[in-house]
Amino acid sequence: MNALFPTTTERLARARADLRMGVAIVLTDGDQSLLAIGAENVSADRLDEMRALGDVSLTLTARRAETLKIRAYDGDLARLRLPSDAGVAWIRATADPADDLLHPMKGPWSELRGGDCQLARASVQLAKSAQILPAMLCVPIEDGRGFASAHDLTVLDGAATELLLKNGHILTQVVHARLPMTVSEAGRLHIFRTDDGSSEHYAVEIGSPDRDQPVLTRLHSACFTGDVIGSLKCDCGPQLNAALAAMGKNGAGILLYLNQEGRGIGLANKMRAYSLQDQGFDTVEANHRLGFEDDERDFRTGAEILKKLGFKSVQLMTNNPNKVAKMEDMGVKVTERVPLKVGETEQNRAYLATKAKKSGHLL
Ligand SMILES: Nc1nc2c(ncn2[C@@H]2O[C@H](COP(=O)(O)OP(=O)(O)OP(=O)(O)O)[C@@H](O)[C@H]2O)c(=O)[nH]1
Ligand SMILES: [Zn+2]
Repeated sequence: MNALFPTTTERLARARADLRMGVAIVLTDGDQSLLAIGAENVSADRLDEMRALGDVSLTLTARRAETLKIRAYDGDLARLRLPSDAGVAWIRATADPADDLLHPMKGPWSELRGGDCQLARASVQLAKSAQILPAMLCVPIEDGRGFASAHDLTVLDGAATELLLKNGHILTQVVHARLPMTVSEAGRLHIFRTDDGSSEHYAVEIGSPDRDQPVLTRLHSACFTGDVIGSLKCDCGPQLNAALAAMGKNGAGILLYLNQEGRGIGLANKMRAYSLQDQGFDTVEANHRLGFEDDERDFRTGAEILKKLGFKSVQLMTNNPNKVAKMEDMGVKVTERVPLKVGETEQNRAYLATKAKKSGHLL
């Protein structure tokens, strides 16, 4: 009967959904356990219940801590004691930089240091994977598994969760079907699903590329604003269309549409970043102020899909040397980098210049 119990990987999917809804989860390593909930969506009632359980702390990334001048004693993390009068508005303002300039948060901060912070770290990694702000309210609890079962909460082993998030997911091809397209009537769409309930990814195959030859390839990260509604803030839409057109003209190619919106932070956080950009921060600074790294994407997914489709080498359409390096690391040979420079506008010139200056994009 044990086979019916969900695995840690499967429970990861539940934990993600819980966190997105503002439901707490339990992380445990056997000896210690933590009840954790997202700072951006904790309700006043749930905050009160957490306070009744013990000393509540707020875990932030070192990136967010830097903006707030909070000392990050745990390397990539900072942990704050929650002041006794702090309510949900204070917690949100600490996690979310939206009003940093309007109402600067100055402390005084009471940083936690020492002790084991592995479970707090796993909670923040889960927040990132749920695409909520990477800021988690945590309170230590006794007997995590018993507590989770009594309160009908999702429980995860801390170390196993970290390992799963680090190793990435396993992809399975679900289906593929013929799809005549404007650029080529010989189109085919392949759908890939992950074992941990994270986003599905797509591969658009044009023609019948020879699996033994380098294939014209584009690794495209989802950009709802640029790909679908014609945003002028980035070059994604024109890049998508130009890549497909080139493949149509060439008679063969593969476009991987990876659902890693906003360089992996999700559309809601990308819009938070856009608000910060309107306050004068560039695309990299905005990510940092939100608590994220510049680029939270996992390019292993792209290489895995190419291998599953039988490709060993690619002519990669990109201006991002990091994508080339990641393909090579994953054993997909890049025989040529094909520049993809289209769609520069008045509104995205500064964005493209920042990517060149800070993220190593080739002009
Ligand atoms: N966080 C964040 N993401 C952004 C911003 N502007 C665009 N994006 C996202 O950036 C990603 C761009 O993807 P790509 O065009 O595949 O990647 P790239 O690194 O620019 O590399 P190439 O286009 O291949 O040269 C998409 O996921 C967009 O949603 C921004 O200001 N902030
Ligand atoms: Zn875009």
